[in-house]
Amino acid sequence: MDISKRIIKHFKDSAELKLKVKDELAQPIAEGAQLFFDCVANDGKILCCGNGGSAADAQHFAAELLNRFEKERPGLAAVALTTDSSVLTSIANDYDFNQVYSKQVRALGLPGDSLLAISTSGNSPNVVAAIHAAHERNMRVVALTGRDGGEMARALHANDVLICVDAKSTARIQEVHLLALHCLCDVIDYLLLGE
Ligand SMILES: O=C(CO)[C@@H](O)[C@H](O)[C@H](O)[C@H](O)COP(=O)(O)O
Ligand SMILES: [Zn+2]
Repeated sequence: MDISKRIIKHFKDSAELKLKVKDELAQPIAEGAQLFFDCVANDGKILCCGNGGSAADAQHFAAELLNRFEKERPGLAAVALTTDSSVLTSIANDYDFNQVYSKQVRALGLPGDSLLAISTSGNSPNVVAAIHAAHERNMRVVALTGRDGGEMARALHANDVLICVDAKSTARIQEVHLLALHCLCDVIDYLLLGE
């Protein structure tokens, strides 16, 4: 396959997956936005985590909530747990990489706060551990996953929200995750500000 054809196939595959999953994801994304809206409207904060590209997604989402998305509004309380290299390296060095997010959730999380947990496989142990830590702190969870939702789907409670992209490719799942995160921002702003 020539290189242009290869690139065009990526665009087609990405667009086709987004169209394929739009109807099944609309409801869980709406529920996730409502959960986060209720959280910040009641003075809670949103802690966000993931690995690799999903760490970037966690930061991207936290920045759009804390600063702004598309409209002027007060900053919303969102914190990415992926950014402080001193915290991350000390936990990984002294304990275990699997605890880099759960230890932060236990330290920072309060009842009424919420967790955005992102993993395309649904199986990253540090993200699964963050979900368990959030539950210990009486926090609700929005999980963004792929494939069959993996261990994360099994760890969720009934009042959590699972947004699972039914696909196998990590890159394609991440591309839908980014769209889902922008939908969450848009709906949170709509609930706050109206049209
Ligand atoms: O962005 C990519 C691949 O597109 C990678 O950095 C990817 O995020 C990393 O391999 C992650 O460690 C994968 O973890 P997960 O999505 O299974 O939780
Ligand atoms: Zn990637």
